Amino acid sequence: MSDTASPKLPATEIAPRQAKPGGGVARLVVTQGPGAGKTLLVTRARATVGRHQTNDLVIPDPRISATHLELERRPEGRVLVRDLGTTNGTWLGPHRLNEVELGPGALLKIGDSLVRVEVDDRAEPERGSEGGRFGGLIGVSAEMRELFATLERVAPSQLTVLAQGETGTGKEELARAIHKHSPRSEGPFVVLDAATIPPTLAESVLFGHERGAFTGADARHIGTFERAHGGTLFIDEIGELPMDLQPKLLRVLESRTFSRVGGHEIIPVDFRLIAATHRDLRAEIEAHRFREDLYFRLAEARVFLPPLRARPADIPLLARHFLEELSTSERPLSITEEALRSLTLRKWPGNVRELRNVIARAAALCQDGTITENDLAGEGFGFRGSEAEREPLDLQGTFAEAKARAIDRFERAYLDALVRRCGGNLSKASRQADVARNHLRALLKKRGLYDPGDT
Ligand SMILES: Nc1ncnc2c1ncn2[C@@H]1O[C@H](COP(=O)(O)OP(=O)(O)OP(=O)(O)O)[C@@H](O)[C@H]1O
Repeated sequence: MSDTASPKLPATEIAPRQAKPGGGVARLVVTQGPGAGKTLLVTRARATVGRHQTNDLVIPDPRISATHLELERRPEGRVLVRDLGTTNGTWLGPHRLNEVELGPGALLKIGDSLVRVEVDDRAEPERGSEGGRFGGLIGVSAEMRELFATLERVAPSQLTVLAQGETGTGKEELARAIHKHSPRSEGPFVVLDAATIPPTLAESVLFGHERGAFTGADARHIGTFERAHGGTLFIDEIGELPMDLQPKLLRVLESRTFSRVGGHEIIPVDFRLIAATHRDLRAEIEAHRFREDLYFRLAEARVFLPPLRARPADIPLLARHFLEELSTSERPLSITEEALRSLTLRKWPGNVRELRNVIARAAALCQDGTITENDLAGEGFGFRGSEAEREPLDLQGTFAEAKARAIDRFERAYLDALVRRCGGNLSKASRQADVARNHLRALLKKRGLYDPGDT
């Protein structure tokens, strides 16, 4: 994926080209505004557009948010565009949009800029890995295969890696897998959760201390950096790293040396850093809670772990994988096709961790070692309801805008519950909701809740 000033076409390329059946990749072209001429070829599964330099397409328009749009690649040169809750919005003609799938010819307005969607029918989507696993991570969805292909390239290098993803999507598993596939695999793998560093002992935790460095320091303590020497340091929840520690971490990464608290010796240290966060650090940079220079040092390679609801193809594979792990020769475990199917319809706010726990619970409770749909009733929706259910009504903006958002939310919640209730059966759902099948199908399709296999 590249963000470039629009290249001039060489004369030989002016002749119209034959579109490849089913092929082609969307290209976004900034046609008006401060970034006019910039383009982005959407070859990767996901990309972002915004004012901040960390986006895949950077548009230096002050009326655009730091990260304004999220893009998802779709087949046949189409692209799903999602507004990330911006102040000035994303507009398609007179319509303000939250999420829409666009094809060639669409013209978006963000800030004072116009962005046109084109299709490049010679470009290929980034190729996924052939294998369905990388270390302890498994997955067959296009998103995970693409991630594995990136990891195969990144793991053997020395690059620092920044992994972003919701809770339970496998960020720590990913860090372990990179370590295992790196030349440091024989060295230590050290985990530090930045959200739980006690503030008063933070420096001692990271750098260690000498005996007598402070009251109570009655022995030398080896800190996290030193323990990771020769191996990999995984810092989880890096977005929670206190502001005063951020320049200290940056200094160690740049100088590759540190001193223990209360010590004068300069100790060389050699570790590879992998950091993870559930936040979009670009928003944290905007809010002055995260240092930009540290971000760039951490994000030499940036990877995104998609939420489980965005890759339902992985759910049966993961469910069977967890069942295999739990099976014993005395109690071999299995799961019915209907039960698997019902798992693919859920939202999984706790992602793979939640799926693993649901399978473990059902495996313990099911009769004869076979998990049926009944064993899964009420599972897979998280403990606190969906994010939308937890959020109060958004009453900002004009009456019409606020009403449109409320209706959108109602539709989403209603359809979600309907699909769950009817186990994905379209005819049953159409009868229960008293909505014509075709209309219901269109509504579900719009929300990504319609599986063409549905009856
Ligand atoms: N793709 C996957 N294949 C197999 N197991 C997975 C996969 N993704 C996650 N898991 C398993 O799910 C559980 C949660 O994963 P992990 O702890 O790596 O998530 P995380 O993103 O680091 O979560 P958190 O942000 O809450 O720390 C672990 O048991 C892990 O082994």
